Amino acid sequence: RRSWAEPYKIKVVEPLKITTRAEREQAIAQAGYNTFLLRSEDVYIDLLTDSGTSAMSDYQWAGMMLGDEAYAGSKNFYNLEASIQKYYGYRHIVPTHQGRGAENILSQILIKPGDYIPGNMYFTTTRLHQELAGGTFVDVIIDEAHDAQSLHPFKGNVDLQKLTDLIERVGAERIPYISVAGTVNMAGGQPISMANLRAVHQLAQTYGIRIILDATRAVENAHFIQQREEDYSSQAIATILREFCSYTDGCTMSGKKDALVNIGGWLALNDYNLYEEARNLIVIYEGLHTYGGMAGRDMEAMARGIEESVQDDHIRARVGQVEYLGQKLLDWGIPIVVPIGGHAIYLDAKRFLPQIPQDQFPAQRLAAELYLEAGIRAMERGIVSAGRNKETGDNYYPELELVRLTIPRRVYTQAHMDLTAEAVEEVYHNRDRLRGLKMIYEPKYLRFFQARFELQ
Ligand SMILES: Cc1ncc(COP(=O)(O)O)c(/C=N/[C@@H](Cc2ccccc2)C(=O)O)c1O
Repeated sequence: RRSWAEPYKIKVVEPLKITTRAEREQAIAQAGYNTFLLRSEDVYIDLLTDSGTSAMSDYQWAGMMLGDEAYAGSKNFYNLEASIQKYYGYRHIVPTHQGRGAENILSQILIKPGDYIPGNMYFTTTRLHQELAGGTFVDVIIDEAHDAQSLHPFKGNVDLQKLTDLIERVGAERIPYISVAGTVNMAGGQPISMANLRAVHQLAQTYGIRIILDATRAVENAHFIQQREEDYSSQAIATILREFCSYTDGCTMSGKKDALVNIGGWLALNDYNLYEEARNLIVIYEGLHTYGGMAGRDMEAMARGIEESVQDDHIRARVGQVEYLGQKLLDWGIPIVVPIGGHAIYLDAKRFLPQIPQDQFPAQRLAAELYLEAGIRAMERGIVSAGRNKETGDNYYPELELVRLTIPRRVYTQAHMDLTAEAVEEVYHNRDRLRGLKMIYEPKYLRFFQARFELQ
């Protein structure tokens, strides 16, 4: 079997600074043991997020020079609209500055106080916008998704019984839409199968309930459908993506992931009346309905990024790099979430640091230690990210206590992956000496972004 190599070559590079351990000890202490509060210049390999951190192509950079910065009616908007309609298949497009812009508008037009929004596992910003609009998120994902060691090939699947039970319990009129994410970030970048989405669509239709897709990483989801569902093994990614979206009534999108841009997003809706409401809110929160918080150049870069993102060799290489890192760690016995996800490797901090109880933030501690070891920045995806129950104020105690090593698209080489694996292995080798943290500052919303900690 011939070795695998990236389907691109590198033309522009950004030199990286390599820090000393002493410098990193000072930096992480000043950052309150929160990797979000580190300065980028103090980070060597930045695996915090795949959001907005991908490398653009020459084709996208050329598009930046074609920015039509007219306030209204920019030609780049119409290029973006056409690209989304072509590749995602939705009828009406409302541009937003990023995913949260779309989540804010969607929640305001569809959710009323007392509503319930079922979804395949929570996502932090999505759930918060649902709650701010007076809704309650209800997790209807299959149980296997909460088990880091389950090898279920589609952990993002909806449990149709859980969904039916909720609808029967609260009534379809209290459910403005079903929120489906493909892939599921908090489960480890886990896909939902086409068969399951089709079944959810059929169930939703019998009750007249809409489905809104979080399409942020839907191209990666299409890759797993192509690899793991036999009916799709010979279909192109672009074809799979179109069918996937056709089972939903609209989508929110953070273009900062699959669509290969540093800023951008959209809300897509097939229903004209909903679109009209969303379009009207855009002029309050995002700017005009033909730019939605983006410059013309950003819209052009995203129109072109969408086209590139659905190319089979691009997405195979992208997910292939994640699999390369994950397989190395599995071979060395490092506890990670399986199956390996689409955009990141998730270290299982519960198995990695069993000596640290969850309320002393094991994943937060592990992310800090990986930075100390090698200047590699990862993200906590455990009890800190799970936040507090909005009614009781108590901490959620999620099954999954994870550290996410998130791989930006077209940025790092295999050598960076090798070094990352070696650093993780080194931390694993010395894991017994690690102790917990205590939270000394807790923000009200999405605390993981700005919380500060001290060593126990
Ligand atoms: C499945 C899914 N849906 C919507 C959004 C919002 O999109 P946007 O507003 O960022 O454009 C995101 C953003 N995910 C980023 C950034 C992030 C966001 C919250 C907490 C930690 C990190 C990440 O996973 O790193 C997402 O993953």
